[in-house]
Amino acid sequence: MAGPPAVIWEREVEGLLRYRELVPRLEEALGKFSSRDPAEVIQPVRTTVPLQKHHGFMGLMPTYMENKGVLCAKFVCFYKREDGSNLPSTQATVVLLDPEYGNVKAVRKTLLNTGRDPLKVMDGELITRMRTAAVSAISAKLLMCPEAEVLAILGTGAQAMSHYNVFTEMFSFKEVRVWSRTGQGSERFCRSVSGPVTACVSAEEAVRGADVIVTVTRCTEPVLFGQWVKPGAHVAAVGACRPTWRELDDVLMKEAVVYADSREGALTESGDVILSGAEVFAELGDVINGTKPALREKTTVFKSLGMGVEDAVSAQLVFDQWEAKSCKS
Ligand SMILES: NC(=O)C1=CN([C@@H]2O[C@H](COP(=O)(O)OP(=O)(O)OC[C@H]3O[C@@H](n4cnc5c(N)ncnc54)[C@H](O)[C@@H]3O)[C@@H](O)[C@H]2O)C=CC1
Ligand SMILES: O=C(O)C1=NCCCC1
Repeated sequence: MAGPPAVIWEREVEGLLRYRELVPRLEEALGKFSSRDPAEVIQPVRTTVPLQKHHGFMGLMPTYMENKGVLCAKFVCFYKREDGSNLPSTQATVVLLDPEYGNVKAVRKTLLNTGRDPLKVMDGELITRMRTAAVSAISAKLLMCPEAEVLAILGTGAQAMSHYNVFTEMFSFKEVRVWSRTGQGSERFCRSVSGPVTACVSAEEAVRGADVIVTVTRCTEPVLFGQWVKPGAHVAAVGACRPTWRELDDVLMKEAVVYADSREGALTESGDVILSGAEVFAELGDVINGTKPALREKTTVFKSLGMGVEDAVSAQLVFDQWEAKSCKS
């Protein structure tokens, strides 16, 4: 290794990553991924190791973008935490490598005081939060009806917050509704966001009549049912990233046109896709590339699993800005 790696803490990432720069890079990356050109993106489906004792999983997400000279790996751990646990449910470390030498360019980390071990290093989750929400927003930009007015968010955790932020930054909804299975979750969420939001007492109340629905829960059984969903609505389904986990019921999965970030990822990891037997119509990148249509008039589901290429371009953006800032000072 030529020298010590640059370590970019979460607070610094926060100062460097902006949706207005991130969204176009992610759109470009999704298109490149779906072109299946190995000089653009090589990204296998993530390898997942169960952490049985801790009710979690570690996913390893490597990506190589030869034309861009970006070599990246993310280690992401995700857990089935009980509500009320003060441990995070998703943690990630992104490592950027020099593709020629193979040495580490940057490791992004955050220190999180869990109360148990104040100096324990837990790893940067902001890239995961922001890029996941930004990709859901891209799905909405492509697939929601143009006159969409009502956004509903099921879940009130970290992803709910980043989704609220980017959806309200990119679109002008007349109404935003949120539902949490715990009243405290909704109260905390409504207190934390900067704009207007209505807390609903049931998931059904939140989604009835909504034009765009975001599901960002840790549930393993369906929480969103097709009979509640307005025809023509767009659903961005972000949770349930294991083959036996569900967020959406069979009715919705079979009635909707299903899009995914990665077809292989969805067929390997998504319980909603695998167990319902629904067909994946297209990847978002196919729509971006113009090889598959955006069926905005239909009820659509974007099944998000998360992709290494999203982390790679996000991390490279942070690193470029961090280097530019370091050069100036
Ligand atoms: N598709 C992707 O790229 C990514 C997906 N995820 C997934 O997104 C989901 C949300 O992640 P975070 O916001 O970080 O988690 P979080 O723990 O911060 O929030 C989870 C929310 O789900 C709710 N919840 C938990 N169990 C539930 C149940 N049985 N029914 C209804 N609601 C329930 C909690 O009350 C909370 O509001 C998780 O499933 C996570 O694995 C996370 C990162 C990336
Ligand atoms: O892409 C990711 O990062 C994740 N995807 C699903 C589960 C948590 C993290």
